[in-house]
Amino acid sequence: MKELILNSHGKINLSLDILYKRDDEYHEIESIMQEISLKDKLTFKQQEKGITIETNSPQVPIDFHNLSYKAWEKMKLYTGIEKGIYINIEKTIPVSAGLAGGSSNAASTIKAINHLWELNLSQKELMDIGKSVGADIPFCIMGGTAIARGIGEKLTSLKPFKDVNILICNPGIEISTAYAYSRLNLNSERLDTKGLIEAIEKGDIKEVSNCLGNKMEEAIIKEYPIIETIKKTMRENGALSSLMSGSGSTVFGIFEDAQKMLFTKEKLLKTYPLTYCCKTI
Ligand SMILES: C[C@](O)(CO)[C@H](O)COP(=O)(O)OP(=O)(O)OC[C@H]1O[C@@H](n2ccc(N)nc2=O)[C@H](O)[C@@H]1O
Ligand SMILES: Nc1ncnc2c1ncn2[C@@H]1O[C@H](COP(=O)(O)OP(=O)(O)OP(=O)(O)O)[C@@H](O)[C@H]1O
Repeated sequence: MKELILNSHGKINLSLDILYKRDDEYHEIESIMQEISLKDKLTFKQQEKGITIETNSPQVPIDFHNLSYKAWEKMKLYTGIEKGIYINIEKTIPVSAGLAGGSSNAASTIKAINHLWELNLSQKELMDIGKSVGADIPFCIMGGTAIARGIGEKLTSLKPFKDVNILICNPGIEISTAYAYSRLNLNSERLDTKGLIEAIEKGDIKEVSNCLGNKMEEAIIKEYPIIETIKKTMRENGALSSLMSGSGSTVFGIFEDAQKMLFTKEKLLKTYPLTYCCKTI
């Protein structure tokens, strides 16, 4: 039986603008999404029938609630093929953290099934199947740096913003995405997404840092002020800027100076075990 090992990377939202609530209850967004090197390791094996999920994380469901399970079901539905799969999820990306960890695992599952079942589906087909499981999954299939519109599925690649030092700190608070969307203030000003794209095109890390923004942040920080405390710690220790990623509760900081990032990591680790240095990829 064939086996495949895939790295399943997280994402951060360099910007997350939310425009309005649609009739289908989803929100129209404009977000610059960035793949990061923080990753889970997924091992896939062919199996006769059914799905078996194993994981080292007690927070990750191993039944139909797992996004990889849903991805497998959608792949069967799309292709009409009734084959099984074994998946081992070695989790590092914090769960319910705004880093698309589950979405990324589902994206890897879709890619792995395409390979193991020798389906030869196009990237567009894989992204369409991904969208039917969750809004962040098409980006996780595509990766890199991209602007996402619609509910997050309309993607345009941007100039790569690679090898930038990113410090990730999760305070251990799980925030559901639906809850974060329900707390929004939709009347606030639009973010400067155009400015951010120009800064990315120039590869100007300082200007990128000046243009970061997340419409979900204010309401979530009101409930969890610890997020502001972490943002401040990062800035006071050399981050060019810091922001909550997606629906939270993870905070990321952009560092030009790798030494300052390492120092800040050690400082934050004393209180927050889920603190990691990584890079944009
Ligand atoms: C916050 C972000 O991570 C930013 O990248 C995404 O918008 C969330 O994407 P996701 O976790 O893949 O979201 P889904 O699993 O598709 O949806 C979970 C819930 O979030 C809300 N949701 C999600 C995406 C979106 N554009 N509008 C929404 O209102 C809906 O209530 C939905 O029921
Ligand atoms: N493979 C998986 N890994 C992590 N969580 C999963 C997985 N499958 C299902 N889940 C469930 O999905 C929910 C969200 O998990 P996830 O870690 O993807 O959140 P997130 O990082 O906030 O995602 P996003 O940024 O896409 O909103 C959790 O309730 C978790 O139990």
